[in-house]
Amino acid sequence: MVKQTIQIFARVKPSNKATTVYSVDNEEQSGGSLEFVVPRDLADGFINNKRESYRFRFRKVFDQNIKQEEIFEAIAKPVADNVLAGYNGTIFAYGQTGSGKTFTITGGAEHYSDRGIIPRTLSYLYQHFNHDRSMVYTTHISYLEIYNEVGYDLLDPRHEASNLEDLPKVTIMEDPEQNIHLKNLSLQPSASEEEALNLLFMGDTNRMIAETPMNQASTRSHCIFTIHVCSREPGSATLRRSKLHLVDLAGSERVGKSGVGGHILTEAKYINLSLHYLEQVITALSEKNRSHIPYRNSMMTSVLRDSLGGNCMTTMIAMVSVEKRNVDESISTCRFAQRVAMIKTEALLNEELDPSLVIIRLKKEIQCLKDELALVTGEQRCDELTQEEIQRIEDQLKVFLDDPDPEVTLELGPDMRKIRHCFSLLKVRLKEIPAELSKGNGAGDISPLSSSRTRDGPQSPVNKEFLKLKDMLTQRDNEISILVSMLKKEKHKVQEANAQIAKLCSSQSSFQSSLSSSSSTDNEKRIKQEASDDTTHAEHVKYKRNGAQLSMGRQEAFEIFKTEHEDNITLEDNKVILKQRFAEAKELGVRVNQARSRVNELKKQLETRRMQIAAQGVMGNQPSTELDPVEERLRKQIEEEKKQYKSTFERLKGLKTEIDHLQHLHQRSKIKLQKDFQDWWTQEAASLQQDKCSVSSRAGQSQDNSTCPPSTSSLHEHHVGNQDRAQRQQPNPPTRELRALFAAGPSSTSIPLTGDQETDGNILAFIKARQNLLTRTGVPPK
Ligand SMILES: Nc1ncnc2c1ncn2[C@@H]1O[C@H](COP(=O)(O)OP(=O)(O)OP(=O)(O)O)[C@@H](O)[C@H]1O
Repeated sequence: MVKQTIQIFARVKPSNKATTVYSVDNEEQSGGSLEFVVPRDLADGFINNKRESYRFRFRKVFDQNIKQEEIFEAIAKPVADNVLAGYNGTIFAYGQTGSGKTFTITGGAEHYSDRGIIPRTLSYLYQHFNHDRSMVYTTHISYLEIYNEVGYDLLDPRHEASNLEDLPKVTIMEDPEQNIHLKNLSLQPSASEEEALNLLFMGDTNRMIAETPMNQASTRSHCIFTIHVCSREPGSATLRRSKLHLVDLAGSERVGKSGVGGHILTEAKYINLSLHYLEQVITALSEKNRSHIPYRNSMMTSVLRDSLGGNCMTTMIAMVSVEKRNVDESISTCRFAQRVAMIKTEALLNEELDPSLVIIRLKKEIQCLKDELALVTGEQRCDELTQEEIQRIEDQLKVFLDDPDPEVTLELGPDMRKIRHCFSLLKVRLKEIPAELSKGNGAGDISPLSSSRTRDGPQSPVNKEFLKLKDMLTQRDNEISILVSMLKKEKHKVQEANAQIAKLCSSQSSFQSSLSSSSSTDNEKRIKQEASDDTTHAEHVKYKRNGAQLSMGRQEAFEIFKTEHEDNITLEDNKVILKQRFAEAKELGVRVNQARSRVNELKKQLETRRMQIAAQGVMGNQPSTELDPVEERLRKQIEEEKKQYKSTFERLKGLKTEIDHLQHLHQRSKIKLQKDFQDWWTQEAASLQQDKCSVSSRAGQSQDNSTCPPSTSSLHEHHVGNQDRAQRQQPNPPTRELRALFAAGPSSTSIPLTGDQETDGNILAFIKARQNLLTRTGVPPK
């Protein structure tokens, strides 16, 4: 449990009008302070208490020039970190109309850098979700508007078709543990930052459209954007659920000052009433020994009950304006903040067991208790054990017998049928022991039931491992000698080929014509002859140096293999489709952004229009009860653009899912292709190695075990078997070209392959290089 008081911060709104004298001091150890100096003659009415200086303490005060980024880092990031750790968090902005609450919580639409706490927090949280692989996160968003004490779901899709008044009202329900539940408030799943931002945008647009001159919700309503985070370690039954409320309260100014009348006055009363109830709750909470806290008086205090004095880490931002005409409201805001700072909250780690896993555990427990009861009462179960149960008992018994720990126990539960079955298995096992002893196995083993008695026999794991390692050693020796002899043979051939190229370069034209007349097979024969010549160890070293370049041959082989693989067409098709989808997604992205900009532009126009109408009201004209046609047109346009935005966004979302799926398929096909190539390569290598062995052994020139792995079957049979296997397991028939590439190895140069991937890569690179040379010299490859 984390006990702390509500953290209070102050933010001064930038102004280029006449401001009152004020000072900000953040140097103090215990936090910051904000001081207003008000001349006595100005202190009329509200602040006329004969004081000139008003000083308020805050955790930190953000002066006019402070950027949104700094606000996020200092205020929202620590709260978001707590939410990630499983604690509830709330940030609420309080202040008079126009003091910058919405700018701070949601942000300004003009510049990207004006993004407020909500988008920045979403970005921060989703970045964390994407990087933290140790937890599985799920996120939901809700967006509640409280207007005239009635709650509305800003994410309700019916917003499009209905007026605010016709939408289902969000109502409060309380469970026996006094937890608040909100009926008719949707929790929208949000898998990515983009989806969450889209929900924010849709909610804000819905809020704006719902406004009328009678109902300027942005000023007169409270908005609560909530991010619900659920996290769990993979495989764990424990869930952590936490909520982050980001609250933009209605303007806190007094009714008298705003000079409103009629309907608006009623609304202002409501707002003031709910803020009045908020004050009451805060006053009650800040007083010691107050047992009754009047949360239920208003919807807002009921919804924010946990944030105010409950299970939550809460932060308040007092929005102040230092313009002379606003100073009394700003001082009032600061006073309110001082009371808030006295409230203590007790945040708990919100951990719970996953209900589905709890049910499984309880079911098991019930079964166990039933079995125990049956054992005690003698009412034994007489139905047969299932095959699964028998298998489980056998596995358990094996583990029990193999465990060298004498203390180990066998847990069968209270089911008599299992106990009996276990005893009968043990009896069978005991009967086998004399027979095994007479065979002489495990004479020194004192545990009659242990299956490790054969540990020292020829089939023991140690011996098997020893033989395996010995085989591997022999094979490695073979590979080395093959490689050395191959290098010796190839070196001469490369030298000759190089000489030929040089010759070719000097007399290319005459060579071309002479090539057509001379026999290509002559060239081939000569190269074959040259390839059988020996070379020295020094040249081996030289080859090693060129290894990286030559191993390109394997890559080339792969390229050829790929072109004729059965999946290649699918792969190529997928590539084309993916390209198309990316292009479509890009275009849709542009259209989404354009639609969003158009909506924002229209919203701005609507806001300006409303301000004009409000200004007319202030100038003395009675606000008209008729709908303003300009405003009506703008609202309709926003509605249209919003629909278009929504449908484009949905298409983009669908397309992204499709792209993800296609990418996944493409990746799988690529992996399969690589695996097929690898299998095919290994088979070909093994097959060629067998060719070499069979030829060597027939010629009686073989160095016996030093070059060929030992085999009991006849070499011919072995080779045929290999081919059979190759045909059976061949993932994809190799291309003619590749076959030729491999065939060129043993037939033309007698070069063996080892079966080792890297060694064979180098060998085949040689062959490929030679083939390239043949092609360049005009000799058609086989
Ligand atoms: N720190 C700031 N920097 C730049 N502009 C700001 C800042 N704070 C507020 N503004 C601008 O002042 C105007 C009023 O701000 P805003 O709408 O956020 O006030 P509010 O307190 O939410 O008002 P209301 O109670 O009516 O919702 C907006 O045009 C906003 O862009």
